[in-house]
Amino acid sequence: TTNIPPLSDRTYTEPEKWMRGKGRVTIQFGCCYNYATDRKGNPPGIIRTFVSDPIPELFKVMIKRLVRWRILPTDCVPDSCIVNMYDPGDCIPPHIDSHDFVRPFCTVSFLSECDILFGSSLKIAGPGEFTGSFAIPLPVGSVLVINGNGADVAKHCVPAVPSKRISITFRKMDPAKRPFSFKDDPELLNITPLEAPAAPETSRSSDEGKGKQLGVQTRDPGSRSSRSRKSKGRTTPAGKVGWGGILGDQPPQHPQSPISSVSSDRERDSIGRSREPRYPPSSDRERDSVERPREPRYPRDAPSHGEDLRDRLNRPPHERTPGSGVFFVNNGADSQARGQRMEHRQLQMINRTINDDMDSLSVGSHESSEQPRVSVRTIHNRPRTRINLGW
Ligand SMILES: O=C(O)CCC(=O)C(=O)O
Ligand SMILES: [Fe+2]
Repeated sequence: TTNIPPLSDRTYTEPEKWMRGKGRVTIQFGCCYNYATDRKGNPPGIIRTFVSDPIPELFKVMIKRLVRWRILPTDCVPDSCIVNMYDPGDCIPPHIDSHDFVRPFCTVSFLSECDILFGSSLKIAGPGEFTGSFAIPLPVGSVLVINGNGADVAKHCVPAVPSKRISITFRKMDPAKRPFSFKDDPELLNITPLEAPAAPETSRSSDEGKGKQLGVQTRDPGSRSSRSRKSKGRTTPAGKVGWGGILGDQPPQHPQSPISSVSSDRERDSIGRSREPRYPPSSDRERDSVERPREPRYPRDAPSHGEDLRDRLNRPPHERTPGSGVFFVNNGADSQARGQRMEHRQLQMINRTINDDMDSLSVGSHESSEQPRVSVRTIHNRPRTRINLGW
């Protein structure tokens, strides 16, 4: 019924699933990547002799949005992507993304929420199960930006997922590693970031920007806090794709995904402590520490949640109440102006976050600890959570 052409042979891979925790279906656009030397003798990395299918139109829309909204910088415009399709029980084992791809890069999550683990010494604890220093929830529709230590020092993995999940990882190839026949897509050249309006008043704390950490941000570009909608207590059905976010054109037409970070005081307290991944007990735990986050910069945006975040996060993602910690979006499809205001508001936050993060890419500390840290934030700019990686 459609005119979708078949995918070329290497673009689509479906590993043999002989046991839980083995593999996931992947579709690669822009380039194909070898995790190990293949049968034809191609070394690990981008296969330079292979012409893969081009990035589909819809994904290009997402890429443009990632750059326009300053989620990715203009020198990291993705020219490749990998779609990971996880069936229940599928996982991605601990890895550091290849340096054939430049940093930062990002992953957008769909269908169901799961956790991603970050740590310098993630260990295999069983089929599809890993222990790690820190788990970061990936709500549906969220964007996880990986950079700095989060990209190069910490490994990451997605333990066996409880329910079907799809992620799209957008990455720019190192120009020296691109396939020989690769040609830039003119549509992805010269994407102009939206101009950021002046930042609102902020309770920026004194240590802001001094700490040298970073690497990971989760954002939910589809979420807008809307008091009226929130107060109606509507919920987002679990598993609903957040089309309104990075995919949406204007304010999304339906409730959006949960935010992965903190908002209320109570929640701030709760995330200010190390959260043990729900996956098997971590031997790294004792060595981990998480700083108490700063005051939120945008207290007026702080939404209220009906559920303690600690409670929420202590449950496996599939058991988390979908209606808790959910932000609702403007439903007014009629209101173009409102849409623009929202985009501007979003942009203020994104821009702020990006700028801060650009200041703090390298290993270091602002306390006695010498451990590199990963930082986590959401679009709502609630406090960055700093996580010592624990080694
Ligand atoms: O599925 C995810 O969220 C992570 C994917 C990932 O790590 C990768 O594609 O390198
Ligand atoms: Fe990865």
